[in-house]
Amino acid sequence: MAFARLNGVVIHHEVRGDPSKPAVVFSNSLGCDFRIWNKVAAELADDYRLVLYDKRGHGLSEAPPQPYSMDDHIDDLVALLDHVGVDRAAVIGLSVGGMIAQGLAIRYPERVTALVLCDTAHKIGDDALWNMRIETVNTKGISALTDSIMQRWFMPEYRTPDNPDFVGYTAMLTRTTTDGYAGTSAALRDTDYTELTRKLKVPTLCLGGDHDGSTPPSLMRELASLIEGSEYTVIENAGHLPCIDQPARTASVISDFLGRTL
Ligand SMILES: O=C(O)CC1=CCC(=O)O1
Repeated sequence: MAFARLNGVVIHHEVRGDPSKPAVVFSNSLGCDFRIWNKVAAELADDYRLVLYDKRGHGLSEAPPQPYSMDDHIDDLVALLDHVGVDRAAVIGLSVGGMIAQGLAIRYPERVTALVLCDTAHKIGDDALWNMRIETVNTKGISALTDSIMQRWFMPEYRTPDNPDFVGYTAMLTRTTTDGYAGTSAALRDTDYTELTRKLKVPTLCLGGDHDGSTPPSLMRELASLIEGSEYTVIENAGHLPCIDQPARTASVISDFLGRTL
């Protein structure tokens, strides 16, 4: 656990594993912090140097006033890689984290060895969707959105109060700052990587849950079709966060790809 002020914002991060091994950095989804990766990271820790972090407004990182841009999130990640002394890394990004990963590879191709794009897209949602979320979280709080978000994140059998994990991950979402949630929603609203992602020339694995209610398989397939030579794997019995509901399978698919690629 470490903190650094980067671009004027204190960013919570952690570096694990052997510094001589290839670097892998994880970027998280909206309303989540880096603990979503803990089970997957444990499976990769022997083979890679792992960098995990909470993006601005999330987890233990500071929350500057909204709105944020996707470039703000990318600049934070570049500053973090500089801070921990990583020149080049494979980037594993989930949802908005997958857009941060695409943006990093677009702006700094020399710093990205591979992409793992999980439950994400080149464009997620539209202005109306994100403006509704920004307005709701600013006027009523994140709790007004929680049920609908959970329906997109998790399958029905997972979403029961008897499931301690479900209760815990709900708390992760509801404890996200208003500025972090609304600020990052503005970044999502304002980003469309369709044309820029087409130009990527980096080994890429796309993966996503078969029951993902936010970035469904049809959208993931569209993303994969934009990136020349990319692979696409569907994680069965998983929602929007396969690193949580199918961690072993997710880690195995990622480990196989990184082992062949790095
Ligand atoms: O909240 C959702 O619908 C899921 C999501 C979209 C972008 C992101 O990072 O998470």
